[in-house]
Amino acid sequence: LRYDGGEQTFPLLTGSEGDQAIDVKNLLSGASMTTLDPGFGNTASCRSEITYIDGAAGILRYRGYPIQELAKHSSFLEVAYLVIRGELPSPGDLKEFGEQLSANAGIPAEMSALLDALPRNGHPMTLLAAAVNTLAAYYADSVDPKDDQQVETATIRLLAKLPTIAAHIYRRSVGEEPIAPDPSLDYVGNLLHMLFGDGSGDSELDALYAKALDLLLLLHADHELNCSTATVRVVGSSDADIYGSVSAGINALFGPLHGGANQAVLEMLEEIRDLGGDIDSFLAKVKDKESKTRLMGFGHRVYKNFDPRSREIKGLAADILARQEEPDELFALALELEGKALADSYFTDRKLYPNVDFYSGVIYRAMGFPTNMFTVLFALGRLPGWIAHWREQRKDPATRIARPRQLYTGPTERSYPGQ
Ligand SMILES: O=C(O)C[C@@H](O)C(=O)O
Repeated sequence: LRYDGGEQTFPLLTGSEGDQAIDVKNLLSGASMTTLDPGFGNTASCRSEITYIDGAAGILRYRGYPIQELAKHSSFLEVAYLVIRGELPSPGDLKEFGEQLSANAGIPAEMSALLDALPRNGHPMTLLAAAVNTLAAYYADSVDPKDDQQVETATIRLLAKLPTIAAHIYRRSVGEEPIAPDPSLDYVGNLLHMLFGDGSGDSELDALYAKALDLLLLLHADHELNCSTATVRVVGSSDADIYGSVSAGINALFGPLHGGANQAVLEMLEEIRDLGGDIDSFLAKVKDKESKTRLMGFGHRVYKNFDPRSREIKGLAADILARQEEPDELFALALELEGKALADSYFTDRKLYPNVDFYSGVIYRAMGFPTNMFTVLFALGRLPGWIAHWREQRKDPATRIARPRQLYTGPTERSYPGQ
């Protein structure tokens, strides 16, 4: 910490439950103070009641419910309701919520024309962000962040239409006609229908895939102040509308250090396979700083232990891939890579464990998704979290427009040459 009165140390937040925030500003009333904390490693920009993470213990809870329990007993739609509204829905609430989303799943014909006009070989995440931004133009009656009814309408429209927009972009990217939403199907069933049409003909496999996608979306629903959610909050802090704020979140998620990691993991596994599957030399390269080779899908800013989501996804991958005639070579490589990395103190000493992105790609691939759709699926799962944080911030009287400070390190004052 630096303030004009020189160096000083203060007790800061430890992050464990029930800690009191120290109001440093009042403590140093009258002193100007700036903390330099690149990437906000220790700076809390807000209070939140949505998601609790204990990175040391590998704990993740949505509104107090452990992720493992939700993964076992709940559905994506129920968790979306919980994350956004704070409580689990009654069966009646959930039914009504599902009906509202089905009723709003369609997109305007002009928007379809816009999606058709966008470059087909553009990355789906780029097109998704652009499309979501235009929702504010098509639905100008739901952009006022101060109007509760408009916010509610926009919430339903975003949740209902993002799957339709994502499926339209996907089908165009593979040269297929878009498929209209089917209101007789549930949320995930409709998504798979709009993406792939009428299933594989093996109803048991289709049911397994629908269950798998529902669980993957659930596990991605929120993760407190990650980069994309922090972005949604920063943009929303200027009273920007929810569509533009979510569009900004999609752009942040697209980065390979964030949601784009699930695509990067699969490309890493394919690279190892193509190099003969020699994991020992790959890990040796990772440990060689000069090589700049990264073990994608390992390590996390917050978790210094197993990311609880990665355990759930690993189990799901085993269930899904056990159904395949041939063993999945990339899954086998991932299992071996995890085993060897976790048996190597180089990784465990650095508290590098598999995160949410390590196994999700092999499942998406087995389900027939191309790698450039992996992060789109992350976005579909993360949407409830983005919406919940944008709404929570709007209701928090302590909210101020986000304006991080900087420490100026450039040249001191100087005059124009010759002056
Ligand atoms: O939490 C993060 O920072 C990244 C990722 O694990 C996420 O779920 O957003």
